[in-house]
Amino acid sequence: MQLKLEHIDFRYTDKSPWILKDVSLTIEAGERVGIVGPSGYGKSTLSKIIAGYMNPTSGSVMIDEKPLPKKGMCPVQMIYQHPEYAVNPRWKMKKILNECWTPGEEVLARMGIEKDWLNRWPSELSGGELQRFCIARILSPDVKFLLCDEITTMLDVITQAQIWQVLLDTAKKNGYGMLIITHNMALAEKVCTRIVDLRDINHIKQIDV
Ligand SMILES: Nc1ncnc2c1ncn2[C@@H]1O[C@H](COP(=O)(O)OP(=O)(O)OP(=O)(O)O)[C@@H](O)[C@H]1O
Repeated sequence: MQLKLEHIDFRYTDKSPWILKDVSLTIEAGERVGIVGPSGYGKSTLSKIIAGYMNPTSGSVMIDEKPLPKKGMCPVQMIYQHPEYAVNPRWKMKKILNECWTPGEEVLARMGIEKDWLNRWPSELSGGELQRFCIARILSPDVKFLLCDEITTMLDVITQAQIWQVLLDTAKKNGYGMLIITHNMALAEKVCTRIVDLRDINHIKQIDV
């Protein structure tokens, strides 16, 4: 399975500067590609386009030569930096967790999710606790590519390591391809099979900005 970005151009409005120009990138199943680059350079914008949350101004995102499906569970799933924006505040955690599939007890235990949290509202959990749910709920065998945008920045080092271990084990078991956005080079070097600097694949020229 292959996720392929071809000649992506993007700007937020007709009058705003180009953020992405002629960006092409291919991620194979089982690969873990780190995307690095300066703050404000377009990493999150690119991941939102790949996940299908925003359309590129031109260019395409294809999975095995086909556009991403518009209905049903998308095989490309994104985990955000800010879990509070990724959950429905009117749903209890149990419903949020089981929306797309039912993670097993083992996953919940390894993610450090306590049973008592399942009956709480999102506002009754810390950012780090909420993030564990956001990760556990998408570790489905139906997912093919996972986009991780600074997903453990809000966690302490021990919890970060615990969560990355679960993610990597599940990615290997299910054959996920991954795109990992991070400013943490030590993390990127540890978990990625390949690191791409966005400046090397984004063909923005001074005249475009
Ligand atoms: N909704 C938006 N409307 C207009 N401009 C935006 C919007 N979101 C982001 N931008 C701009 O697009 C550019 C790229 O932002 P983006 O969040 O993709 O960068 P990033 O590389 O992920 O940054 P960071 O490493 O700081 O998270 C920035 O100049 C930002 O100000």
